Amino acid sequence: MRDKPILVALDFDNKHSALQLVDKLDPAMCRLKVGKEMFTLFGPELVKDIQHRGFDVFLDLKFHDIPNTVAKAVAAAAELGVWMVNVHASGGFAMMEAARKALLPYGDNAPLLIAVTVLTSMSDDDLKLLGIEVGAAEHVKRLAKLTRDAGLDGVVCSAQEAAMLKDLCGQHFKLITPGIRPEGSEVGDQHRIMTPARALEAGSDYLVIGRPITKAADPLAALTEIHRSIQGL
Ligand SMILES: O=c1ccn([C@@H]2O[C@H](COP(=O)(O)O)[C@@H](O)[C@H]2O)c(=O)[nH]1
Repeated sequence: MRDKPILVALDFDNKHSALQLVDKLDPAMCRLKVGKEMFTLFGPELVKDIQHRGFDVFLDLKFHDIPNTVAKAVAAAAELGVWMVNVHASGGFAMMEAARKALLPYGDNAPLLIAVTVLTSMSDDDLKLLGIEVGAAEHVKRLAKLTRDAGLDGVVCSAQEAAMLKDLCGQHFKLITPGIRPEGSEVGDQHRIMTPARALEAGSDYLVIGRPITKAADPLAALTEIHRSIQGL
């Protein structure tokens, strides 16, 4: 049976507004993602406030540093009891391996450890400007292979790459896909997008959804509608 696939991205500059939304949500329906904005503003206390309300937290801080620093940072995330934590795959094999080893003492209580491949806001042209001469899909493939070889649990990618990565890395390798846009919602700064239902059909395990829910006139109704659209998939 499929695990709860919806991860709501809580990107707010106001803790009260964020917790007002959280209090309307049901932990049986979704998990919550805390990213750079809210963690920088409100720190570990915010994560604890959310956990006390019964939600699993994906700490999306995308660590990218020397291996020793990243290893210490993911261990700190494990101490916080988060459900999932991430690093950037472009930090390299040694960095990802150090992160994985830092979680070994936590055994079954370790968070899932995943790596960001190519941000879903980026296009082939953006990669060219970085001197990367292959397209996004090809670069995602390289970084996903490196992540799998370093022993991590999965990657952040676009749902557009999900089918390819399930073939390449295996069914158990988790695919976490932001850039999810229900039909008719604003694309914003995302580039490689897909609807919730198509993303699950393509092989995504978890859908990261922020603004289509948090900026909706009725966020609970938006989440409920997305939930309905993926029932049975
Ligand atoms: O490649 C990536 C990695 C992370 N994100 C994060 O996901 C959410 C998406 O929010 P939307 O409002 O649904 O666009 C956001 O917190 C990003 O930091 C991503 O979009 N792409």
